[in-house]
Amino acid sequence: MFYYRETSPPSPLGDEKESKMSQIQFSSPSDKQNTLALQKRAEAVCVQNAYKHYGSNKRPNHVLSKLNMTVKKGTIYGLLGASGCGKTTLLSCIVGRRKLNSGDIWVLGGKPGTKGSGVPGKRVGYMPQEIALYGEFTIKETMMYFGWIFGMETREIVERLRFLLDFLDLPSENRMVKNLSGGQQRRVSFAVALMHDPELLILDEPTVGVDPLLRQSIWTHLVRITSSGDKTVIITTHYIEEARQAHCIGLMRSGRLLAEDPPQALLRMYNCISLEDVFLKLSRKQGQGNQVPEITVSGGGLGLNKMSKREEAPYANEDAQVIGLNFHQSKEVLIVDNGVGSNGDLPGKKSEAATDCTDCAGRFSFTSRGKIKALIQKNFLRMWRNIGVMLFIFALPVMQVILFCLAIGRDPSGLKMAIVNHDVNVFDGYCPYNSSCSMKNLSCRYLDNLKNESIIKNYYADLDDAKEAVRQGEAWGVIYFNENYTDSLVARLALGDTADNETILSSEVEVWLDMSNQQIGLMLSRDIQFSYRDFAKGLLSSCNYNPKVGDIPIDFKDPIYGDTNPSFTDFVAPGVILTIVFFLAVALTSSALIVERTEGLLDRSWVAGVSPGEILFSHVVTQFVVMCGQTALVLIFMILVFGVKSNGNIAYVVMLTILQGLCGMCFGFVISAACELERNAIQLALGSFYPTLLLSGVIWPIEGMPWILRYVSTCLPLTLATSSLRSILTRGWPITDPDVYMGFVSTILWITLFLVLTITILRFKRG
Ligand SMILES: Nc1ncnc2c1ncn2[C@@H]1O[C@H](COP(=O)(O)OP(=O)(O)OP(=O)(O)O)[C@@H](O)[C@H]1O
Repeated sequence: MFYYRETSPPSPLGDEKESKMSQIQFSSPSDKQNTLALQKRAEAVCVQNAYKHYGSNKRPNHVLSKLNMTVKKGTIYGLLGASGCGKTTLLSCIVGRRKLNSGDIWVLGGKPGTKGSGVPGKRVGYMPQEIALYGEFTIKETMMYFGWIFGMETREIVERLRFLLDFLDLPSENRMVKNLSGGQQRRVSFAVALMHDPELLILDEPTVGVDPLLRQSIWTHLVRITSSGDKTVIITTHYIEEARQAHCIGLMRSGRLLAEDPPQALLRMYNCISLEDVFLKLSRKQGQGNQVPEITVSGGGLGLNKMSKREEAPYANEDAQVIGLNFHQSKEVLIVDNGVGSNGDLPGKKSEAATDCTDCAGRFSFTSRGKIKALIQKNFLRMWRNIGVMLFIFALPVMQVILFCLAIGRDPSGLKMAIVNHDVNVFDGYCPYNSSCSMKNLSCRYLDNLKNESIIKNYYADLDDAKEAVRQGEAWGVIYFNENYTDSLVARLALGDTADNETILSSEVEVWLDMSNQQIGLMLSRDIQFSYRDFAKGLLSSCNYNPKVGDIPIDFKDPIYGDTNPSFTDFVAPGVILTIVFFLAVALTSSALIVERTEGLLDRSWVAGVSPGEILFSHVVTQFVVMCGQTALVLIFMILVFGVKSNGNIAYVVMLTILQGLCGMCFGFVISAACELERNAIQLALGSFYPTLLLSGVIWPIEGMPWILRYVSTCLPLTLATSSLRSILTRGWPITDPDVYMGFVSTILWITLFLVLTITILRFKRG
């Protein structure tokens, strides 16, 4: 059993001696423990035995070490310390942005990050060190964005905005944040933290770059809002002396609190005239080997062991009763013993968690309309206000399609061939022949069949000169007719299988090609052979023979799918459509999130209560709209303007393209979650582009790869989708065909995998 006796009203000034909890008398040690647990929950913030390090467990960079801190409700707590001592880290743990490696934090009676605690969320107002504002927003839009996230009504936001504009001497609400001065931007940032009149205001260096008059008015405001006793402020500042106006000061060094007391008490205790001197004195003592008094947690509250207790008190040795106190356990004990509420509150007092849980709706619903509205509007507004992004989103895909269709897949033209015709002795290009059944100048008749639009015939008198021209890169090949060509060919046709070898050899057209360029080499070789076939057929039919006799005895009928003369463009186009949409989405998403993070915007939204899931959801919605626009443009240009084959159901083409865009967006999420810097994200996005392009069967069939690589290729997000789209477009296959639906299935699986990965990485990073 325990009982308490309230002998004096609680002091907002945080003086332990005046605290009502210090008046509690205990009948047993376990009662004392339970009461201390309640006491911690009653504070605005209570940090116990906190450890935090960055980096891996093997090579940790310890930032917080055995840190204890208590912030009483209704007070201003000034957290002071040298740069890099861990203030921001501590604050980010308090607001639930990061997790401790060990130790406990209670904020407004709950543990940050737990459901229903309201932290992160609207119970806290957080002003980070960075400006953390959207530069392309006006002041009013900034306030609307955060107001909606905090669940405020538009009318409320407008009213509050008027007050804040006036109070913080801000310029017109329609001014763009990026056009404000540094000091004005800081004030807008401060206004955002004050926007929803939170119970706990956490300000990380709010007075940097603010003129002395405004600085004083900020402090006056902080004193005023805390005077009612229900608002608490934690503030860090490098202007140590301004912290005299705080009710309690925590002096921090190397991840520990050296002292935690009201400013006057510190000055008195250390016999100093300025807080700076106190800090220096304490720092010196710490440097001399742990001779600084420890901040202890005891039944009477948290405080500095007075110097009179000998200054050699070792570092933070917590009261044994408090270390390792298990809140859940104490809760159960209280229920049994005292009929105290299951939340651990004292009898007769309404449950703090119940009364203060202003964010309770969040326990049951995934999100709120206000948050989603704010996030989606923010995404669109940022895109709309940024001309470069707009061009990137809509002009780039169109440009890529146009360039692809113009530059890829067409037959090369204007290819120079060196012709040496000793059969007719042509030097100036004039090569006469008779198109009737004439057996004269057959070399000229053949040459006339060579495609004039793709091949330019340059005549040479000497074979060696012609070959030298190829060696010099002046021609792609040599076509040579010997002096007996026509006669030999006629003899060969007449003699049939009795023709001698010499006749057969001299009836051949001799060709030397530059095969260094496979596409050109293959095309020339194809054209040279096809034109011979046409020449032979023409000659035979003019002499009333069956032209089929001149063809090879294989008859290629109309293809089942595709054209007799297939276009490379039709083969590559499906992969190109998907690659364009996929990688544009990667680029757009990965950089968008990283920019928000490096500018502190993501942190601010998280602390305001936006979850990673909500951020992802808002981006999915925004990207979906963008993707629909991009898909429409890409398909219109590919199919309608450039006539890429589309034999299947266009609805499936659209669906698959949009899904691939979403897949690219999710890959972008993974990159942005994994990379700290935009530079790394760009490297990763670019680095993944070529392997994906090369291995996905976009430009070359995967059947041409070694076996192992084929398996790797099949596992990539673009491979099965490309094959599926190709089957829809060129073969017109339906969704029921395995080759088609596997493209959809693999894309959906990849989207799921990327989303899970992103959320896992974000959660891990928050820790
Ligand atoms: N994300 C991070 N990853 C690794 N180390 C970090 C990270 N954030 C901070 N640190 C390191 O942790 C230490 C404490 O940083 P923190 O920002 O908390 O200090 P601070 O007291 O707020 O400094 P300042 O007053 O200059 O803002 C520094 O050494 C810093 O380099």
